[in-house]
Amino acid sequence: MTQDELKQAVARAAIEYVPSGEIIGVGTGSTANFFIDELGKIKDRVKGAVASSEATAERLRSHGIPVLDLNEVESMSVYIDGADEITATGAMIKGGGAALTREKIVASVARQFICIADGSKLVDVLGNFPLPVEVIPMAQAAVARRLKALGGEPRLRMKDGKPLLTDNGCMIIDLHGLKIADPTQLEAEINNIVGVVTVGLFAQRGADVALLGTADGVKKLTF
Ligand SMILES: O=C(CO)[C@H](O)[C@H](O)COP(=O)(O)O
Repeated sequence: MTQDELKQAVARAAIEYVPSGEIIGVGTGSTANFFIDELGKIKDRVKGAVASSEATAERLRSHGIPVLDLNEVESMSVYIDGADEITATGAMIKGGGAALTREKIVASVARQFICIADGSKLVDVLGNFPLPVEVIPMAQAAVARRLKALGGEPRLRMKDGKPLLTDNGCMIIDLHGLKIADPTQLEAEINNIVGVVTVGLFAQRGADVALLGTADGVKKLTF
């Protein structure tokens, strides 16, 4: 099976977690896009969705799924999103699609985080995938120095020759080459650096369920 077929399989499996008559949170990225396409087929089951990015909002609307402002939503039973890496305890690196801050915000309002990913995302130790950190633009050099002191190699994410700007008008520093021994501790430490908006470590609030696409079918992990 191709990686896209594995992503499609978990996107289909995640439909089981979509409650009737409720609002759900929806993530960003290629796996989340497959999920949105599946959701489109049963769109009348949900009242609407809260999107973790402008791209997701646009795709939801293209399927006729109402997109709600998070400020109008008190709670959600599920948030469904992909990951760049996930461990066997449910800690994740996210933000490959630059949506980490809104993803963390929407996830924080949901009771359950359902992670959907192809099986290659399951790792023993986080950190092969560069760790995204969203930063206030005027602080990017100062934050990069602090991140370098942690042992990795910070690189400003670029797009078309210019620093990439997130939906929040901020920049992303990707921290390369740092093996993450204690994700919860590192999440707190990086979030504490002045100028950091969010680090793409989801450990204090990791996944509750992971649906992982493998050649032998969808594997479910519960944390
Ligand atoms: O965190 C994310 C976006 O910010 C995505 O969930 C993550 O990058 C995985 O993407 P994909 O499903 O395309 O592999």
